[in-house]
Amino acid sequence: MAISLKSAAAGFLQFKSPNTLSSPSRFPSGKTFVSTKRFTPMAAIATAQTLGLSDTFSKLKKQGKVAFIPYITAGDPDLSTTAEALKVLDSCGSDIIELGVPYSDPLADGPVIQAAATRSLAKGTNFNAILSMLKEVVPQLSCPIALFTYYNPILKRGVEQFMCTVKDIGVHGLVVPDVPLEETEILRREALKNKIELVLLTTPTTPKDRMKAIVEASEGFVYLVSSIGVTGTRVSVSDRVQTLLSDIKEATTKPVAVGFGISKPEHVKQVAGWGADGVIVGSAMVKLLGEAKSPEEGLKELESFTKSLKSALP
Ligand SMILES: O=P(O)(O)OC[C@@H](O)[C@@H](O)c1c[nH]c2ccccc12
Repeated sequence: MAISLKSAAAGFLQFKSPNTLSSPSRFPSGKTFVSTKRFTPMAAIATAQTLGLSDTFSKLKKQGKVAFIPYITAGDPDLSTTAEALKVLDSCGSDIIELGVPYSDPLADGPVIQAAATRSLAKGTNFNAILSMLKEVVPQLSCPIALFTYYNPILKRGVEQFMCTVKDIGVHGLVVPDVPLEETEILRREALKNKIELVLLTTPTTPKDRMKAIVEASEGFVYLVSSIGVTGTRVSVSDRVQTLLSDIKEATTKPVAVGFGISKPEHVKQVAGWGADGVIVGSAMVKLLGEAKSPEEGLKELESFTKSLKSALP
């Protein structure tokens, strides 16, 4: 089931899903990550040098560059392919990678990411297996990982423990779309303790005062959702993004990245031209990986698609 992020993100995020908050484990227990080591570890030293999210934006700003931020769902088509995909995305110049934890009620997701989560869970992907995969892969990456997860997997572990665990494996940021601003306090406190940057979202329907409170509290960058509805590719990016960007820029000097419906080189170019500090591309990436004839094909397509988007950016 998908519900519109309109109501949700408007209040970062104004909805509270009773399902989400009360449900027990959504991960079928099962498979663990099996490393295939198809790629040579390039940079075992990378973690020590990997910048966090806001430092990444500062570095890019000095170079006059706009951050390219792909999103993929962990475990689709399987975790070994996710491990390879992270290395491909990193080596093609991604500046931050948003990695989605698959969830059975992905309320803000459209059909492509929903299907990816379903395939991933059907394969037996669970949070511990994602962690083992990341433990091996993160030291080989030069860009930071922002983990995307709905709130339930965090609650299941306990906020404190969740933050310690993800920090220990080298995650730098966190995106949680279904927690209203008013209830982010514990999350923010624990994130801060562990130097995890908690990214908050604002949407076209977020009232200005609320947007200001959201940008004030957001760490790493501000996620501007380009359009109401759920994730998924769209023909064009709404012009309104330009005005929304300038409203946010009036309220903060924090970097702003735009996501939702961005899927083509023309889109990323346009959004960068409007003054965004970063662009986020999810469903288009997820589709290539999840619907390819084979994982190898998917990885190849991911590589050329990433290069085409990256080269459209300054
Ligand atoms: O898939 P799109 O339309 O390119 O949107 C970005 C995106 O996938 C990622 O940031 C995301 C995936 N699921 C979400 C749920 C809410 C907010 C953001 C997201």
